[in-house]
Amino acid sequence: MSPGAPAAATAAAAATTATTATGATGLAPLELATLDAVCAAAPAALPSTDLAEAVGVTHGVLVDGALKTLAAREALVLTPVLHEVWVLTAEGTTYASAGSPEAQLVAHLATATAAAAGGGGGDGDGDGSGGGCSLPDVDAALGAGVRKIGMQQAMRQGWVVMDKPTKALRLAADAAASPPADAVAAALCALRDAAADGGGGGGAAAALPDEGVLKALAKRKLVTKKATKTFTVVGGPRLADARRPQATDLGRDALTSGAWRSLAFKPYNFAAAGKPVDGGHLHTLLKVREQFRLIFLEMGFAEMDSARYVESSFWNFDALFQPQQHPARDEHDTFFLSFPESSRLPDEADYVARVKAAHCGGPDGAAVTGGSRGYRYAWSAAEARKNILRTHTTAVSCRMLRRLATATADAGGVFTPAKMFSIDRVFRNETLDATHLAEFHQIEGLVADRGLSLGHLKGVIHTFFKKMGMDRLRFKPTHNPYTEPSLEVHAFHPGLDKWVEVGNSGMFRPEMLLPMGLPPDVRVIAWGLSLERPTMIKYGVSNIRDLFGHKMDLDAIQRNPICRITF
Ligand SMILES: N[C@@H](Cc1ccccc1)C(=O)O
Repeated sequence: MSPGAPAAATAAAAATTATTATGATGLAPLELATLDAVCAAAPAALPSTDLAEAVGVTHGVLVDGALKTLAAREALVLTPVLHEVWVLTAEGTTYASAGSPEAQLVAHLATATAAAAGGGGGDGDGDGSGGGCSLPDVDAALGAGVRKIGMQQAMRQGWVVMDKPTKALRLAADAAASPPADAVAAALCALRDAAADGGGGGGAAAALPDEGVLKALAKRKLVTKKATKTFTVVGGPRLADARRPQATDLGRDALTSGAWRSLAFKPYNFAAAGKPVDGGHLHTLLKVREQFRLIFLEMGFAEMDSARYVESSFWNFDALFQPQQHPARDEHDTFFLSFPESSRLPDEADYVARVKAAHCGGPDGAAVTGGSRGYRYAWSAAEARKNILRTHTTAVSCRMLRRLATATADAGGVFTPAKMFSIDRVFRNETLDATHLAEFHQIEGLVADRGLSLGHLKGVIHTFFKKMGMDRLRFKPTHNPYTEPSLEVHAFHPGLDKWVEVGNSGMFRPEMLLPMGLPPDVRVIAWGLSLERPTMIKYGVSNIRDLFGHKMDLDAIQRNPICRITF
């Protein structure tokens, strides 16, 4: 029976590419041949074993190469049929071709006896008087394994006898007279040939051994039962559509042209596992930023709104009492914007006037702000209006402190202490090298309260850095235009076995705070550090370009673990 005979030839010819090549229909040749065979047999259901034979491939190739996809397209409906079939074990396979051990032993003894007799030997009376073959001789010829099993089986059958005193083996009289048939090998061959025939019993293969024989062979571990799954195959609801290309998307063209009316859509496969999603990897700097953020939050600091990269020179420098001639305000250090080139000064004219007075000092060098005589130069509003990319997040702190002063005034002079932080991007017109980029991130914290001293500043910095595992700190005097005193923070790094600079800090100057309108006895302590430096130390990055920017290795972002920032 071969319902798909014409297609079978095609499929067999295309055997190697049958399961991959696709034509205009989107179907492989094997799938087309399978459809032909199913249609030819319709309405009868076909066992998949018959179908495999019809299209000329093995059952496994048919299932994986055609039946699964056609069933997914609903062109076929497959009903699984579970069977247990007898198959040869490795040992059984050997005996099917070499003969059973007992038959091998009989054959060996027959030849050996004939050779030894040389015409006159062999009394043939079965009384053990003949010479026979010694066990080592048989072992040498057949192997000890085959000899042992063969001896056991052949003696049970009465084909071979052993001469007790000499332990020599020889054929029994009957077996010597007419060699017994090897029923075991015959049964094994029959089973092997039936299996090779696809189990369909289609060809001229020998009849399957009966169950009793198979069980006996199973006891000798020559055959075993194997569970297999075949299918009963019938046409499915989309059999008629199966040869048409399947649309997977309903696009604009199909909708406007009206083609959607006749499209055959591929059914959804809700059981598909789907592509693994790849996303949600935090950049190394963002992981470390999160750790710093947690430290600030644990210490009761509130996050400042720092979402402003473009800042006016006023907030970045002037309000911080940084003189207009300061080298940091040079275009070699700061990025100036060409458009829009400048901003309006704050609408608070009196605040701007006080900032100006702090820079200029009073007439004839008189002190104005808290006894300070300023820098004594002609302060330019135009210079203060110039737009720049902010060079430090202290510009953010500055705006927040002015807001705190305004809130204090609004509250009738009642000042509320504040602890604030920001972690955000800043820009400097640096010469780029392994440790400098033109943009980086700053971490900044401040505390505003009455009665704060340098002791508080050092204390809060100790607490902050201790949370990162840095408890050996040293302070070194330094200069910032907006703080007095100013302290660099150095920490001992056990991994690097040296002191490293980890931050800058200070108490904001009265020339900055008084113009804002903060009560004169309010002190503000503050400190800042870069986000990149601890990140590079933590992740062992020696070139900053490997950490940030277009040369960053994206895979590294996915591989990097979440690390706690401890030194
Ligand atoms: N703005 C300083 C850091 C700092 C912040 C606050 C007080 C003192 C110093 C810097 O850029 O390095």
